[in-house]
Amino acid sequence: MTSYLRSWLTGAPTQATPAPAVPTLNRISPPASDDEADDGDDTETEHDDDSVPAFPALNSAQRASSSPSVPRILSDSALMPPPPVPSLASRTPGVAPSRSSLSPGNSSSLMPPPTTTQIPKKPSKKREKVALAPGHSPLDWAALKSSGTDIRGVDSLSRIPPSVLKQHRSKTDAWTAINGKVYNITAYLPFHPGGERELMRVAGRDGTELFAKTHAWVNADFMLDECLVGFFVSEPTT
Ligand code: HEM
Repeated sequence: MTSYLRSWLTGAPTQATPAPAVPTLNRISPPASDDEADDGDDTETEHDDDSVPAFPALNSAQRASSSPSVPRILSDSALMPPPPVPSLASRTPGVAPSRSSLSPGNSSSLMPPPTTTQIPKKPSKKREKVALAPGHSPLDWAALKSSGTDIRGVDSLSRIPPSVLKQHRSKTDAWTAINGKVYNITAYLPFHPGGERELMRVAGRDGTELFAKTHAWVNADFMLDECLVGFFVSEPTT
């Protein structure tokens, strides 16, 4: 194979020169001028030149006559001036630069708007993560609700004023009012992801405000539908 290639490159007959044990590489130069015939040699040149030739050619007649139909090729700097260099040295990451620190030329620079450079405030109070006892996951609560077990503790719904609600504020008998509905939350206590202690803060009273402040996105209506005992009403006048 090697001898065949060598003979093909040099034009010598295949049989005439026996192949040496170690093949040698011949570096073949590209043709010196365009006049030279292309011999179909696929030898790779040392540098691949992928640059696109200028059109019209740089030495073309069109370009020389600078005819108006041929656009003049502008240099990069003639096309668009470079943006002003931001003064990075005086910048503090995350802090918006004051208007006065911006030079007039910088007012339309690539600087982000000041509103996006504000460091987000951390929530003032950390939400406590509570480890729920085994068998008390949200799924377990859903299963208990749909099991038919009586977690309501009453036979019928009634109108419940604050004085009645107040009587149900122990861990074994806890009611709360949320958005006008009164729920028996006793069974839910060990299932509450925020912990029993937090949930007990609304026992025996209207918990609407605290509930909304803590997690307005939680659907209490759905979570406690099987715990509904009545509707929160104002104290009847005697
Ligand atoms: C009475 C009705 C309540 C229901 C049905 C309820 C339900 C829930 C639910 C479903 C979650 C999980 C929310 C989530 O992961 O995004 C949760 C979390 C929490 N709840 Fe409640 N909640 C109630 C009342 C309260 C009250 C009165 C407090 C305390 C003031 C409270 C404090 C918390 C806290 C701190 C968490 C966060 C737990 C965590 O991030 O893991 N909840 N609650």
